[in-house]
Amino acid sequence: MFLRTIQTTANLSARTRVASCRSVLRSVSALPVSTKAAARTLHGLRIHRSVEVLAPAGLSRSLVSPIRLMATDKFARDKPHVNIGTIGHVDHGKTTLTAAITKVLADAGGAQFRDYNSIDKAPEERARGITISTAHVEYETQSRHYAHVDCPGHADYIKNMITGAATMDGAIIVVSATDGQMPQTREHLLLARQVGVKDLVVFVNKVDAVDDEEMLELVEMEMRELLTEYGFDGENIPVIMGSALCALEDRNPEMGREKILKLMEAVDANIPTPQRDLDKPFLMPIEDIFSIAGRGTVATGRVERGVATKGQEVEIVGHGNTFRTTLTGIEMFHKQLDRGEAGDNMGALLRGVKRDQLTRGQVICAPGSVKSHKKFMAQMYVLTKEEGGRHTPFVDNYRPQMFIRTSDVTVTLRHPEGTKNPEEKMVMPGDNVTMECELYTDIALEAGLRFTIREGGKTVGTGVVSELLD
Ligand SMILES: Nc1nc2c(ncn2[C@@H]2O[C@H](COP(=O)(O)OP(=O)(O)OP(=O)(O)O)[C@@H](O)[C@H]2O)c(=O)[nH]1
Ligand SMILES: [Mg+2]
Repeated sequence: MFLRTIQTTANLSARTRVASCRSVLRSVSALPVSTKAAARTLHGLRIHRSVEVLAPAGLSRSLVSPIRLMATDKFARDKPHVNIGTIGHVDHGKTTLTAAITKVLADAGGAQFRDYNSIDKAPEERARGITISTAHVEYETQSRHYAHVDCPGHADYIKNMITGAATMDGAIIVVSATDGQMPQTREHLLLARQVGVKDLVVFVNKVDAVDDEEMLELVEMEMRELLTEYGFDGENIPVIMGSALCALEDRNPEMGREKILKLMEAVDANIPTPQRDLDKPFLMPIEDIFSIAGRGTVATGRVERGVATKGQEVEIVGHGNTFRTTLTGIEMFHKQLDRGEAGDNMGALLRGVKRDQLTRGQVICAPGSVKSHKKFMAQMYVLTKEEGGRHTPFVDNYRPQMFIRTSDVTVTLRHPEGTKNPEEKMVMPGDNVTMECELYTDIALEAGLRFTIREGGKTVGTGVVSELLD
């Protein structure tokens, strides 16, 4: 039945496809299914095991392959979703561990086993003009649903973390018991901190290859010290010791399978479920501004987070003009509404505001929830020539355009204070650098916010705000 229902959707409009998927979901779970949830399932963002719908000949793969529906006995739909990933030094076992997790959880019914090669030969993805190769793997524990990223190599980790190609709410840092911490263990930890990944769990891998108990203790001790040095809670972060390979090859369950289960318990318990966008304070970047005769000024944009209600006080922040006013009306699709929420494209009617008081790039937000700044530190990835970036390096006081949310502002980039000979220090295409940024005008900023830098109409870099300076 599923097959037939989905089959008929191939030639229909998106709306009808969603409606049809919804009715299938409802018939499977016997529960009401929202249009949004159906759309998500259709677009493969939420994939559930159990009932698999196979692609019949002639039907577009993109439509069918993500559709795996949930069985009636499971209420998995509403498990909280968390994004995680494996980070750590080359060859320490990140991909083996990723495969092992899917294997162990598959036995418990919470994953589809992904073998090593299917993870390591990840498809190339295009994110903002940058080619990033990452594997997205999916599984669930008793309490949560996870999307897990594993990258094939060090350079991909750097790009992935900086560009936010797959934002992680937390990470598993893998360190081999045979080597202990290595340069990329440190580099990934530093990056994690810079891009705002706060919660970690350590997996000391390859314990099958180490006889010496003291060696393991030493690796753990040094990892705790390193974590503390990089601003993590080194004392309390769980450290699990085991062997991903044993779990994958079904041997020595006491250091294989059991340790993977223990690791996932630690991940469940120590990586908090991220706050949902709806629960955050309201924020909408202004995209466009209109004057409507007899009504006033309307700013339009897509709500980034939170909920706005008609009549509430809001603050307009940035571009040299921060002030408070009242949200007197909310419009969507030419209809009046009482409420706008994260994801909505809405028009905001603002009391007593003149058109020239507003600029694209300002944000409308819950009063006091965000401040505007001009200076900040950023972690940045500079695109290579092949990625469409610059052909030549740049030096201190380089002035490209920075795009953050809907803002487009000139920025001056400098090496941070304390850099030796900053005047001479060049930033090469392909580099990952920490830079001090000074914007021409103030805009609403917060740590973790992503941006791109462009010059002459092409993207030359991408990055994330790591620290606010003024
Ligand atoms: N003895 C032993 N070897 C392991 C274990 N886990 C992984 N390995 C081996 O370590 C090597 C590297 O493993 P990968 O999983 O590819 O490591 P990685 O961290 O993904 O490597 P990159 O993606 O290249 O950074 C492989 O030869 C694995 O078989 C383990 O628990 N014990
Ligand atoms: Mg790997």
